[in-house]
Amino acid sequence: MTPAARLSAAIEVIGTILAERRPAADVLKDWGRAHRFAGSGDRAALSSLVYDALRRRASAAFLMGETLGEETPRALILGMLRLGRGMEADAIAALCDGSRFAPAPLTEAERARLTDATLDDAPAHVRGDYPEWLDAPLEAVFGEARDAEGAALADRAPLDLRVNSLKGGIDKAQQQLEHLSVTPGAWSPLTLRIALEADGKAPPLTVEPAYLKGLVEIQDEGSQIAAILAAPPRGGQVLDICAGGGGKTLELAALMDNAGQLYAYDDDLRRLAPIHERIQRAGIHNVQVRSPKGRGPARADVLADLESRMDLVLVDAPCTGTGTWRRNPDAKWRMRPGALAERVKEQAEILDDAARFVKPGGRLAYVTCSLLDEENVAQIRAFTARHPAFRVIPPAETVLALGERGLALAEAALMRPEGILLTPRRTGTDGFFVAIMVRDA
Ligand SMILES: C[S@@+](CC[C@H](N)C(=O)[O-])C[C@H]1O[C@@H](n2cnc3c(N)ncnc32)[C@H](O)[C@@H]1O
Repeated sequence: MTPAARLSAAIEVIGTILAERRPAADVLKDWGRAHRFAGSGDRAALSSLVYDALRRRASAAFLMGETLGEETPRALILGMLRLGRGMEADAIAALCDGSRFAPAPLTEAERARLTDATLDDAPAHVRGDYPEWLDAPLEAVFGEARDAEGAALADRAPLDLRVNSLKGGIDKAQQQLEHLSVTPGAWSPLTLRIALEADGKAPPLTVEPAYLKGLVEIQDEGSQIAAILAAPPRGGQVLDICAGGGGKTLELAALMDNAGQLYAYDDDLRRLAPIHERIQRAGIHNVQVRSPKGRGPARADVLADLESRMDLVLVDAPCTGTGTWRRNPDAKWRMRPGALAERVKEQAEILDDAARFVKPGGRLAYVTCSLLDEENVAQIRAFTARHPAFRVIPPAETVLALGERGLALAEAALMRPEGILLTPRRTGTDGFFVAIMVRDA
């Protein structure tokens, strides 16, 4: 496919996403099935055009003089080429020349917008490329900086790896992955970062020997920091109660040096499923997976024997995922206020349940990949009000789990009395909130 034909395909795919309100990944998959002649380079270029346009949906529509919600897919692509890829009007016109498979030539109005329009007078939610209804919640967290925080969330995310210290050190991993131009992370001593290729594609890491042998795992540096700040004690008893596919479980196990006992639970058996294979690959021996049994009120309490016994309980809570918009650019436009209210309710219930496992003097770590106060600081305030035996460990102390780098992290992150907020703009990571509480003895 020519670059111009890829643009036409991207306009078609975005049209379907907007008209049918379907996830971008599904529509791209359907397009691939219907266009078997397209090679892997075409598919990668197409998906990066589509995702880049969705990242900048509000600003691209504004630049082209259209209203969000009624915008055309063509405007999103043209606006994105200007704003996201820095292309001048002439270069865009050269692609849109009306020839076979190419988009129609630019109208005079389009050319004028691409040449003269700016975002200077745009409202914050347009400059920050997020849904208008989230303007007030984001203002409550970031104030005047909410547009800049939003803009950083509209960028592409790098691919971060965590070196599994049970299999080797960062030097060994860096050596084995030298051909991928890996660089050390800024905060975690075990992060390696891979910059994306120009088309936004990440190299196929899962075929690398270092990955297959469990020396590295894919995990955003923000997520890695969260587990480090939770500081699982070596030889201790730890419960990871929202373990999902085990991203943080594997890290906690390595931080515990394969000693003590780590219990991994998730109430969704399907999400938990990959954990078994990942534990094997990582060479971990101190994890006991507790799978849920039964449904609804008949569900067995498979964690009952752990009550009041844990040195640390990690609640990596289900959340709106607003901190991961770089990786899920279409999810941000599909998010609805009802979903926020639902997550807040779930989080409170999980925290209340998690509290019973913490032993006197033990700690409760609460983590979300959300930026919103409702899910973060407000959740912690409400929890400590309901459970006076728990108090927050000051975040300035929590960061010391990272040693000297923790002091720099405290400068970069948004420090609130209840916890620490990492964001792409501040820490170059996905957005993560981490609060650590201790149960009075
Ligand atoms: C943010 S994800 C966990 C990600 C995982 N810890 C990781 O690092 O890869 C949140 C998880 O909470 C689980 N969850 C939701 N409600 C739960 C509950 N009441 N008890 C336990 N897990 C729950 C979800 O199934 C989901 O896997």
